[in-house]
Amino acid sequence: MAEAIHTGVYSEIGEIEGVILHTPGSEVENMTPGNAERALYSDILNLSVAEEEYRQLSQVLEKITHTFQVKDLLTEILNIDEVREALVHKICKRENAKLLKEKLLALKPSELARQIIEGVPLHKNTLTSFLSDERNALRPLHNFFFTRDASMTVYDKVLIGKMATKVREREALVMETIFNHSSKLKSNTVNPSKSKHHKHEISIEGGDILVAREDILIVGTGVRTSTQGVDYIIRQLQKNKGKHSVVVQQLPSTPESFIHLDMVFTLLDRDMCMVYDPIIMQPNKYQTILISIEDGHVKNIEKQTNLVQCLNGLGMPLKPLYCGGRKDLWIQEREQWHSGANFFAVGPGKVIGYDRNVYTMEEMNNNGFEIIPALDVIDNKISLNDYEKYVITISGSELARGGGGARCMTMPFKRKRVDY
Ligand SMILES: NC(=[NH2+])NCCC[C@H](N)C(=O)O
Repeated sequence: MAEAIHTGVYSEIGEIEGVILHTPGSEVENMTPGNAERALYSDILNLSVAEEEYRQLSQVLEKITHTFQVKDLLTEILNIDEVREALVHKICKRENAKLLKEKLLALKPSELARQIIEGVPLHKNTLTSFLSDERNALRPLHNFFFTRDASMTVYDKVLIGKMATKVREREALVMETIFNHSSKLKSNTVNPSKSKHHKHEISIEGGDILVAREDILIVGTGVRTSTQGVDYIIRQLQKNKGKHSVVVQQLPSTPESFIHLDMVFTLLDRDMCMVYDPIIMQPNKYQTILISIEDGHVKNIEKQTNLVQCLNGLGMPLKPLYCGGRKDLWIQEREQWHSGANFFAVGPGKVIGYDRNVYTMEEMNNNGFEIIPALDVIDNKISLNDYEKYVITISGSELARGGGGARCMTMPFKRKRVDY
């Protein structure tokens, strides 16, 4: 058996050494226009198109790094009797489905994994269930292909998400169980659900957490990550010796394309970042706050001009590239809406993003990034080693309707350290 991989992520851009993915299944179609919002989607998706698009992402990543699928990791641990018992028990208890327990436990691990992800149909054997619009005894995990959010590798720990909405809670439980039991990964998990303070007010989702450098963490706060969630993270960092900076960026609550920080800001290279100008650079009411931690104490909390200037002050000078280009606010808005700012770095200056955001791509190209279509990589038409700086472009007309891009769809668990 291959040895377990020790997880560790110390930057957003270090060369990628492992990533967790989830290929979308029937759970992304199992909704109607009327209840798509409850599933946290802005539109309904077509699975066959989404699958094709997703394949571009997964096949590119398979060429570049070690990839694991959630369903495979889950199936593996469901073979362990105690793990299966405990997970099914927790799910059924939390989701008011105790009657399902015996049936689920009788399933073979791969089928159980599938049902945990895709949901379990409601048996219409009572008048109440017959008359109800609800179709599921266990709801499908519509958003699981955004593996970024339910768990996050932050330095030497894996932080378990404390999801802001109930529809995503099971994802975090599954990821915690995977990280605690998989024979393929070795990691220490930290779970904010066990916090002694403000347990109910804490919410933390991975789209808001960016590991900028070994000593700098950037955190977005808004509808998904609460201020109590940020305070929880600060308390964790206070356990370490030395200096650490946490840069907090407030986010608007609407529209839904601003749910996470990674929808308006991502890191691209040692010296470049992608910004959505109106929120990140322009003067506005959403504050940037720097929290300095030293040897276990919060030494200082102060307001900053903006995120880019703050990072500059911390010795991380970054040139901002503009989502949607520099000229037209409407184009910026349109491309941000379709996850134009949401890049996933596979190494410094090597990123993946949606091809549909053409003005953003032009901006990248003007700043030295070669634009490489995913299919050219998959079909071996080009060799990535020939390029210093690139953006691999994937199709994303359906995927983007789910509300996220390449960064949201990837959960890196190991990266090489960056030399600056
Ligand atoms: N890291 C991200 N930006 N993830 C996007 C998640 C989108 C998903 N529909 C949700 O609302 O939860």
